[in-house]
Amino acid sequence: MKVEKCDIYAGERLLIRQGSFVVDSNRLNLLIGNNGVGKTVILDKISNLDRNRPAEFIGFPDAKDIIYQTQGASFIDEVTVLTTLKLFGEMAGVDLVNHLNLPEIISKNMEARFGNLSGGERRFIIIWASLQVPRKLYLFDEPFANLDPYHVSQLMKLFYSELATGKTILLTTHQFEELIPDRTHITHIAHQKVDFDGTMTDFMMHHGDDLQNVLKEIAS
Ligand SMILES: Nc1ncnc2c1ncn2[C@@H]1O[C@H](COP(=O)(O)OP(=O)(O)OP(=O)(O)O)[C@@H](O)[C@H]1O
Repeated sequence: MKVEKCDIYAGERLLIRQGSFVVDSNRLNLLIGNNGVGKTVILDKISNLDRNRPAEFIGFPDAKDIIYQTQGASFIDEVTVLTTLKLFGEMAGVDLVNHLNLPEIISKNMEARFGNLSGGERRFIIIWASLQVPRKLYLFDEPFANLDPYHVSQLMKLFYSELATGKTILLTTHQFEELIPDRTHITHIAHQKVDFDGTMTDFMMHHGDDLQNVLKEIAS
């Protein structure tokens, strides 16, 4: 899956000039850059929900083969976590309620109404359940937002372990802890262009290993 020399627009506004990048099926793909550079716009176009995926976006699956979790973690507020898992389980074709590795943050909240959970709990459950549904491509917009360090770590481990099952995952994030450089692909956007596209190992070789500071400098 790749984008080749695409001018990427939000409405009439040009966000990225002649952008090229790949989505690497063997690595965790991170789309990074400061607020407003166009990360969500790119996920929207890849998802093709509005039927507006440009021709320069090549090899991406049909919308029906993609799971796209947008920034809010919304679901049906009135139903319990148990029912939420049953509904996702039906989509996944598996019994998620009795899943062997059900994370504690889910199992301890089974009887709670989805709408009464904390923002972090809602986000974690939706992302975990989404990953159990077999699709070709998973898009997550800021999955770590509102999560405490323990659950960031849990989710990060989950993403890397799901890669091993052949899933392709692309996420936007401002969170750089616990990444595994050799197993991570970075697409960095700054100044209306794709500033870097390659493995995190290469990124660190070119720029240094303090990602947060390097990105601050590049963007300024
Ligand atoms: N339909 C649209 N028409 C015009 N401008 C838009 C449209 N959709 C998004 N934008 C603008 O495009 C820019 C990029 O938005 P986007 O949500 O992709 O940023 P982002 O990189 O995901 O930022 P963040 O890290 O804050 O989530 C923003 O300035 C936004 O206001």
